[in-house]
Amino acid sequence: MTALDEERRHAERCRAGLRGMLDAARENVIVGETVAGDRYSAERLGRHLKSLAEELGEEPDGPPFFGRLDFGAGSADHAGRTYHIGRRHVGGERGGPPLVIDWRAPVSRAFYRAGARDPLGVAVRRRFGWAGTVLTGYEDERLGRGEEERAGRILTAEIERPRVGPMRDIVATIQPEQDDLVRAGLEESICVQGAPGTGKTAVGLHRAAYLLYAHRRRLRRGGVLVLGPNRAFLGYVSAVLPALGEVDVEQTTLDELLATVPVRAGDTPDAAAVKHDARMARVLREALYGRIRKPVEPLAVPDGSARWRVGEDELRRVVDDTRRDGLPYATARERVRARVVELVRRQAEARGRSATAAWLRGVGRAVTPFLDAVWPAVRPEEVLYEVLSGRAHAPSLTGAEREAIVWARPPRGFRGARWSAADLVLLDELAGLIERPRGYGHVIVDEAQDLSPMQCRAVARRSGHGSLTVLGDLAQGTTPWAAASWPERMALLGKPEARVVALTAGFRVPAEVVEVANRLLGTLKADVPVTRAHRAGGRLRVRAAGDLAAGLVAAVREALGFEGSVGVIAADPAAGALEEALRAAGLEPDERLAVLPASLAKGLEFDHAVVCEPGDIARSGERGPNLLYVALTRAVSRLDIVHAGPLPVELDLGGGAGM
Ligand SMILES: Nc1ncnc2c1ncn2[C@@H]1O[C@H](COP(=O)(O)OP(=O)(O)OP(=O)(O)O)[C@@H](O)[C@H]1O
Repeated sequence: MTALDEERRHAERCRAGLRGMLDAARENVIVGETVAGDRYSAERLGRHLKSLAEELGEEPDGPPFFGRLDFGAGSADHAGRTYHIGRRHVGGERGGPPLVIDWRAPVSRAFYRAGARDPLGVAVRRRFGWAGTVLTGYEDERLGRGEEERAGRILTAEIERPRVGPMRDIVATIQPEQDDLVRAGLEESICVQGAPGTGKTAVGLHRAAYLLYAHRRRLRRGGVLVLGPNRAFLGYVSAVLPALGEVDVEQTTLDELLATVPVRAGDTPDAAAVKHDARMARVLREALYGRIRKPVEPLAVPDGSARWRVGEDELRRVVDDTRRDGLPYATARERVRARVVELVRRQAEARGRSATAAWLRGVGRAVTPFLDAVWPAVRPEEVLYEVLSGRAHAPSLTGAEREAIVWARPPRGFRGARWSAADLVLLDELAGLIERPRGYGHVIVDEAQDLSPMQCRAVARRSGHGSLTVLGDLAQGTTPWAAASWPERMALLGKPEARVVALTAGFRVPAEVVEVANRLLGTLKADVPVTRAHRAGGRLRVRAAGDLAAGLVAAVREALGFEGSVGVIAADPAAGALEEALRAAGLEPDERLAVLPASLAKGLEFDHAVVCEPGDIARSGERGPNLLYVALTRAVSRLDIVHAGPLPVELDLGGGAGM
């Protein structure tokens, strides 16, 4: 029997093992539903077992392993042992050693980190090649003998494979510098700066999976949140975690997370700029705390025939002390109540009254009118209504800034207000001042360069007791408030101490395309390290067309002749008409062909990208050049630039690469 046959037999054993685990999990779901003592535990147990069954059932026939480690005699803990490494653990037969070790287990680390210089006890590292469910071959590196092949055939094939459908996991080929980030401890917040295609998103998602494995108990309580820039992006990446067996991660956009009321209005660019500025935090805080009044009279609490009295000075002290405690507004209101009740209790007890729980509750209720006058209960909408109606003082803003945000015609009351997307961020800030929001154990924020200071604060509120993985690229900042420096953003995100790490090896964009995109870097106002493309062999074409739509149709027809996905990217106002032109030519968008406005291209990738009229994209606002940089860096294999108007000077290739 050849070594490959042996491996195939092992794969069969693993599949049988997986099927056994799946059957047992399903059986347990049924048993769990009938045996649990009460409804609550039945539900919890059922949910747990179902997610286990789902997790195992996700890909029962997929490759059960992708690598193998043979430890040499010199290894301290694993001498002479062999382990297959896969997406999930497969238990051994009859209590024997496991058939597959989870890629996140401590021993699997050597698979990603061992090298010829430091083999970590590994004699041979084997990487398997699969075509669908068939094991087709393997590559060995005899690390013990100093052999090491970083960019072997299997990694190259993985990077160059055509992209159709959603993003896939990269567990088989995680690189050492990526592994370092994936396995960073739960306590550590990190910020990853990386040029397009350096694997930031991949690293973030694998870090989520790793943390859930290594700290499952702690994270089950807090949870893990993944924030992406938009729905299209989430649609592209959201299958990665379930494929890795993690079905319980919340993946959403910040806008959706904050959507407590519907967005029914827009903002002028000036208004949005002010609303997203960090100074709004102060404006809102002052507007909220401006509702607190100084007690101006003593409080009398009736108690049967008696009356207890708390003096004005004492009440003032209570309010002032409570303000200094720095609690959320609503919690502080209750603290004031509790303190006043305590003052009454002391008086009453000094006069021989015994304070029962019911009596204390009664006193607490009697204090409410005083609280309503001095520390009124309030909703976020009421405070923002006051600010946007121009009734708040807002000394931190200039006159022009105040004017930019106040409503031209304020609604009659806060219930009639039409809120904008930026208002939702402000409402969240207020809600966070009033009551602490739900926090997460770990939050992963992708495309974080685009977050405004106020949005950063919304993220910080949810990760105060947890940690953060922040992913982004300063050169791809396309919002008016995009970040200019990571340390400054990390401070706004509440983690000023976070390590900032740069990834510089690109796994998506071929060298020819990177070279052209990098010409824009000089104009992007971003100080970022340059990327090394991991792959060559890409194709770049510039097509000058008399008629843009006709040029696009020709480019797309040709692109569809290749394998893989095709993405057409155009300036936002032009995208709709170009999509129509493609339809009219019989080129209907489907799962292989997508037409997108440049503002939605972020984070996506296509085998073949067609960028239409780059000059229009570059001129679409102050951040146009950044938007063009994003558009030019979506291609995995081929990039076509189609233009009828003049090209931006940086892209004027002087006929060299043109056609
Ligand atoms: N180690 C790896 N092995 C194989 N493929 C990889 C590896 N790292 C990244 N990739 C692939 O490279 C592509 C780009 O990765 P990803 O989308 O995570 O990059 P990014 O840095 O987030 O890009 P962008 O800045 O454009 O959002 C993806 O297809 C990803 O699967």
